Amino acid sequence: MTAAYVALEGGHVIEGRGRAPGTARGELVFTTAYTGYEESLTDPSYEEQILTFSYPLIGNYGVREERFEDDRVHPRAVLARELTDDVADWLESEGVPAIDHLDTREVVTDIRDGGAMKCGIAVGEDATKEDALNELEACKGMSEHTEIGAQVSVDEPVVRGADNDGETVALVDCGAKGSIVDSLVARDATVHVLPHDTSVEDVEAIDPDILFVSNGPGDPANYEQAVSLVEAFVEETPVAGICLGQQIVARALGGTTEKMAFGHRGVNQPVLDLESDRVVMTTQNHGYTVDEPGEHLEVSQINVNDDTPEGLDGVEYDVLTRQYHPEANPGPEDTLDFFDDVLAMAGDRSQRAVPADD
Ligand SMILES: NC(=O)CC[C@H](N)C(=O)O
Repeated sequence: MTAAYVALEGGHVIEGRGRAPGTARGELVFTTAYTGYEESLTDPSYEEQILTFSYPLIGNYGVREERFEDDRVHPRAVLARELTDDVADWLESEGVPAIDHLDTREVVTDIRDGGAMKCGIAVGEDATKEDALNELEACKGMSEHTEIGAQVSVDEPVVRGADNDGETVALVDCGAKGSIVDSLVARDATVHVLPHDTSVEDVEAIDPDILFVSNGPGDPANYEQAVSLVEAFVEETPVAGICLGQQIVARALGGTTEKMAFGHRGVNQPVLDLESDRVVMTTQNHGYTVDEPGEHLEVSQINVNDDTPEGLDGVEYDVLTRQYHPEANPGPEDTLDFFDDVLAMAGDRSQRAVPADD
């Protein structure tokens, strides 16, 4: 058995079975999702985090690339009660340390009590407790990763759905899941996937029908340029956002965000739509939340468990955002109509527009 150590903030060290070697550090979080490990492990929003699966068996239906949300694994390390060989081999090939045969209930309880915390990992024949503690010592807080957008965003613009004849979407890629882009392209949109720090001029050159801010890792306070884009376009162009995107839109419109104790990560988070009085089940992965939406936004949906904002509507502007993941990869498909509603904002606007030569 390969030695494996997990050093938690405060210095408590847990031992497990090493399944993929290496050392790592990151913010320790958990997901309660019982399916969708391929999607979770390739979700860019897990960058700089160490992911604990609370569901005890991970990997029982294999590993297939068509399920991936990005071209690499994003968590810095993975913890589970039991990992199949398929998943352990995949993580090893990606250079991501993995540990199983540990009491994940203990880890999850520690996170619930202490909040998402710094963590150090050491796995390998010669790995020691001290190696894990050294990683912990070097671990930064999530908000200190000020360049995290650059780690996950495209370097150059990419156009998807170029032959579509629907709406033109400028998607600010702060670490977008592939299925968000796919959901828009499937609805006939042409999607310009743009670097997280794209300039106002570059977006103007595209003349989009919708400005869409993606999900992504880390603290929304570290995405100043994306905030500036929303400020620059919101009066003229409909704006949409998912997860980090909701947080960025709120910050741009005078709202505030805050860090949660341990966040929401799973595929069965209940959300109440305040207008229809209906509850939908949603997929979530976030550790920050909108605190005050500000005077330009109103809360349209809330989390049933803790009342945090799950959807925001513009008061005087065309704005529509979700804190959860409506693209549902993985997860229940209760929320796919979000994409239809976003694209309809562009149609509504063109109907209202006064022809230029009138
Ligand atoms: N999935 C996401 O977009 C996560 C958003 C943000 N990084 C958070 O943790 O709250």
